Amino acid sequence: MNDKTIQDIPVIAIDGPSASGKGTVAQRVAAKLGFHYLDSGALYRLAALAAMRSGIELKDEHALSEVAAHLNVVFADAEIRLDNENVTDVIRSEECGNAASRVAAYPLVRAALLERQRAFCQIPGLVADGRDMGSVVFPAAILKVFLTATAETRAQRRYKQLMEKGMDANIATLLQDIRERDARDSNRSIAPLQLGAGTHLLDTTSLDINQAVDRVLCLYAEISAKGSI
Ligand SMILES: Nc1ncnc2c1ncn2[C@@H]1O[C@H](COP(=O)(O)OP(=O)(O)O)[C@@H](O)[C@H]1O
Ligand SMILES: Nc1ccn([C@H]2C[C@H](O)[C@@H](COP(=O)(O)OP(=O)(O)O)O2)c(=O)n1
Repeated sequence: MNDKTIQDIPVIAIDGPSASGKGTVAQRVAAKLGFHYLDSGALYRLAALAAMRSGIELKDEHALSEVAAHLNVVFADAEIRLDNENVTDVIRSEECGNAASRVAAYPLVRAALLERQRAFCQIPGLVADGRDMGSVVFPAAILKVFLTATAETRAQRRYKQLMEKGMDANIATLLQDIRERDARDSNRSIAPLQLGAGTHLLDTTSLDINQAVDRVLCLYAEISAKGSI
């Protein structure tokens, strides 16, 4: 262990709405830089899945926060395990995404997951994606990006992604879900998705994945060159 404190470890925060490409871009940026990766949305999806499996109502904030605090989760390379079961694809369903968006609106649930997220901040650095990475979880992040695209583009991307996984999907329903989730995630009273001061807006509507990754890497290189790291 070296003597770097958590404040010295570079964090790149990538926040944005559903299906904007956060996970894809964040993972590739992390791989390029040799950094760790945090998929914070997966934690909310896991909390929602665990609650539904235990028969807990999605409006029971206290019970939900207990579930979130005691999640038995392992992130192992490309696999996510809940209670030793591989749930990597199960948590990607729209049902789970919508339930995650609901449970994520509760302050007790967010508090229960906060330290678990911060624990991912390890040397040599971290790329974290979600809704409040730059605003709440890692406010000292040296680079904050708000990744977005039009709702129609995002619905098409999600449709293609679900089809490739062999999952059922309907583009009109996806677009409606995305709009509802955007509204809920952006208008809630705690840690809403917002474009904060000092955050770089990156609209990927007409960018491909490589272009989006390059933009983030360029922003990071600019900051590094200025000696902020
Ligand atoms: N810039 C882009 N251009 C085209 N497709 C993209 C782009 N970024 C991401 N995608 C695709 O969109 C889908 C959703 O991306 P994902 O990373 O899961 O989004 P999020 O984490 O924001 O929900 C994935 O299939 C991904 O490959
Ligand atoms: N840091 C985070 C991450 C996700 N959430 C909530 C809000 C989102 O609608 C759900 C699911 O997040 P996730 O990033 O997995 O969803 P998408 O892949 O963007 O569709 O969890 C949150 O409130 N805060």
